[in-house]
Amino acid sequence: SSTPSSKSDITGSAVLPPGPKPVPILGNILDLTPRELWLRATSWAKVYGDITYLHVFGQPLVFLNTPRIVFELLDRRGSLYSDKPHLTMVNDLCGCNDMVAFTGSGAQSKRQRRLMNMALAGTRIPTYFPLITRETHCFIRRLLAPKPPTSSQVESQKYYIPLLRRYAGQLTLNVVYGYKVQSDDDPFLNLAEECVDILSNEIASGGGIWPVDLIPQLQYMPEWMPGSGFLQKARKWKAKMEEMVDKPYHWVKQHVNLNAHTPSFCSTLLEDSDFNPNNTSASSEKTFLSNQFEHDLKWTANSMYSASLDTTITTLQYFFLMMAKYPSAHAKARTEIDSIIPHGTRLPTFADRSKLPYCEALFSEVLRHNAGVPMSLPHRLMEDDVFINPTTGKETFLKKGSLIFANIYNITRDPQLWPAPDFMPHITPEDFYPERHLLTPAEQTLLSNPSSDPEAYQALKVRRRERDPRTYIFGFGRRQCPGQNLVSSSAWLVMVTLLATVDWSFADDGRGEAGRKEEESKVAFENPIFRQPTSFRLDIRPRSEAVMRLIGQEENDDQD
Ligand code: HEM
Repeated sequence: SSTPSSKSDITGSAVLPPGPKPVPILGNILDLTPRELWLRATSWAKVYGDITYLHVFGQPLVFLNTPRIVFELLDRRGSLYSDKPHLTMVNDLCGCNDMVAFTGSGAQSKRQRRLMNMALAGTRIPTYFPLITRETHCFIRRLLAPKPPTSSQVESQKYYIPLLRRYAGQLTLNVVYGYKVQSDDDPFLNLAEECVDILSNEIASGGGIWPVDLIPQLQYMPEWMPGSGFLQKARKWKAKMEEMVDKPYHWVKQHVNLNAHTPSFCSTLLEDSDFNPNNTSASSEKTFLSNQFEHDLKWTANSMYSASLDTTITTLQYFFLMMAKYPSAHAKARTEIDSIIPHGTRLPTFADRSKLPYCEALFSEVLRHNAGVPMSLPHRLMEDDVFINPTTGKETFLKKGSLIFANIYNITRDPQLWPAPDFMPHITPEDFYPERHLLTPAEQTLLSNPSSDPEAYQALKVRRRERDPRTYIFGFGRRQCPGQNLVSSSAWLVMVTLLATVDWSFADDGRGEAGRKEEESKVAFENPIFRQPTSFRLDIRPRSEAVMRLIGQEENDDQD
């Protein structure tokens, strides 16, 4: 039910954006859901347009639904819209205040972003190509290896999920700490899994707002009082978070001190006197004092590690899902790869990338169809703001302290951004259709010869950027995802190598198509933050003996 902004909402002539009708005191609490909130937010977008307004106990929640409004507010007005909410439960009681995604706007956030840029800027990524390549091959070798004899049929059909977890964790543990994972049961991997699970399934369950966030005095209630269970939980979770921050960091520090380290984000910064004020080239022994630098470094390292896990896993798991659903897209991509790399001769490399346009389109479609963090992460508005709502044309007011969600999911389903091609008018943004990202022959000609029509060339460049899902799925403004360059390379290589070497389909329990359809129908999205499919069973097979030989050739890289 649409409510035009009421009189009491009006500040000067500016009105609050429209949104579903709240009830007294509670506000819109009954409109929210921890499950696939993005679907509900997208149905609101259809009614209210560019921007939707709700409140819960007076806390304003704002959903930005279209590119024009996210760019206007989160990008152009980034100085106002880059803060993070300070929530008593997650920031204070659970000790996550210094995790990058929870750090308020200001000096600390700037220092952290500068450090992350050292490791993750686009220009750094090619230095990781050998590591990414090795990890990709290790992942596929494990995927095709006989499953542990103790595992049941069901477990072994879901075994690719712990392997994906291991791949994603191992890659960033290496980049960030120079740490090599030793087994699926690695202590640092397990710790991260536990913490990410606590963050997304426990702390963020129910939308991430706890009663203590609304009434901070509750944190001082005695622990014998009924209703104080959250305090014990928070204490336990905080201890786990600190363990995850400290343990890998101490490990790398110890190895740097012994000069027994592999170069990594942490070791580079510990050794770099421009960054580490405690490290002078004159000192023979490296001593690292506990100070702001060290504090920033260990929390930033941890933030990169923890933020990379479920995002990467979600993306790759979705890729497995889509290829099981659309085997013809898999076949098409494979034909393209085979035309560049004759089957059985070698594995794909980054040097092949520009010659594989269909694979690139397929990758883009996986990212568009499943923006892994579909409501992005909330920003907090730092001052009252007034702007014109593009839908209503009215001067619109947002109050300082509002929580701002970019509705990425709605953007990825926008028919104007991703229209049906002329020759396939029935295609909608809901369809998984990689071809939508391919250039037409005329566009290809223009791109290879810009001077033939400079104006049209500029327009094409703008259109390509507008229709590139990477423009949206990594968030906006000053808090945009710092890991996007890494994952845009690492996930691409995993996908093309899988396409070239592995066959998979939904497990059919010997029942053929009916069994596969049943397995597919069980897939759901339950995580409140990531659009991560629930685990589904796959039958996974190597493409050929030749593939096994190629994958096996690098056995020495894997020190299991
Ligand atoms: C496909 C994979 C990924 C997706 C879809 C994704 C998406 C996002 C999104 C939507 C945000 C919120 C941005 C905002 O607040 O506007 C974010 C933040 C962040 N991401 Fe990613 N991400 C991915 C992979 C990674 C990786 C691999 C890393 C690290 C290596 C990483 C590190 C971070 C960090 C540290 C933040 C917090 C930034 C801040 O608040 O300043 N992400 N990501």
